[in-house]
Amino acid sequence: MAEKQCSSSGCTKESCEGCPSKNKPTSFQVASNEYTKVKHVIGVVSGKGGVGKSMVTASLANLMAEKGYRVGILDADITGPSIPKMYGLHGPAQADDNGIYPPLAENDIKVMSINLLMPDEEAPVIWRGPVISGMVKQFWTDVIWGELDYLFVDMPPGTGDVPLTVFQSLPLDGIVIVSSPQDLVQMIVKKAYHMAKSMNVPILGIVENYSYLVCPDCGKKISVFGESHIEEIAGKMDLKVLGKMPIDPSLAELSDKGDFAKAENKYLTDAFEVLHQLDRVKKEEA
Ligand SMILES: Nc1ncnc2c1ncn2[C@@H]1O[C@H](COP(=O)(O)OP(=O)(O)OP(=O)(O)O)[C@@H](O)[C@H]1O
Repeated sequence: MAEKQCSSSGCTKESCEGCPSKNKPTSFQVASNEYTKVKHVIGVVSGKGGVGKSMVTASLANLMAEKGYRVGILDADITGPSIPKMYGLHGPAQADDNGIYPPLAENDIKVMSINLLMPDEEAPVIWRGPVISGMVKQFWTDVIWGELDYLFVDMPPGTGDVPLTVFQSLPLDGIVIVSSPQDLVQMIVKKAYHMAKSMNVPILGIVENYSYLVCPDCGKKISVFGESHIEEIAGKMDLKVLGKMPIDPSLAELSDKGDFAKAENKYLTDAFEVLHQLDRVKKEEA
């Protein structure tokens, strides 16, 4: 018997009976802008706010840009955007009938964020969830990303509406979970972990931020937020630890000055292998 063809307009309850696609999950993914060709989309998530997700997103982006890859950052943290400031970028972004052009950071990373579209970057975004989610989708459908090897998505914290939209709408190749060494972390990492698992998105690994502080006088490592349990937690969930970032005042300074393009990535070197591996797998599949 010939297989029935699904159609977005012609399917009826009756015609769906016996159709092999009937029980297949519906994809909510949206199409990218026609001038966008991104090889890998990587989400950077955290179960709670303030763990340094943007810092890790930008550090991963710098790492791959330093290695010669074409990189972009989609700032999906609509109510707390920090990426443009880190790279000293200001709006308004240029646009024409084809779409919106992401400004370039000093190290050629393409960036799109709500702050590059608002007339006043200090004005708060007081929008309801669906409007915010719509904006994030537009960053994919309307922004001309061009040809990129890696697009990092700085997700809003938590597991609410907007992270869900990103998980459903964008073709994520994987996510990186960011955590900090507090006691709460196990529960928080698990939330992000379970969300990714339930959406069938691969977890590339965990980064621990604020891992320690190096005393500028004696060089001793101080565990400001308590001893790290990240290896143990990652082991239990069968995840890779992609790196531990200390509290590094030079990174905070570069970020505050808008000079983050100059930040050298010394801490997330293990992440390179994992991200590079994605590229290798895709090349082999092609
Ligand atoms: N490893 C670090 N060393 C020094 N400063 C850091 C480090 N990580 C983050 N910071 C600083 O801490 C502040 C918060 O970091 P960041 O904006 O990355 O957090 P976030 O998790 O993205 O926040 P939110 O959840 O609100 O989006 C920033 O000022 C950043 O420069």
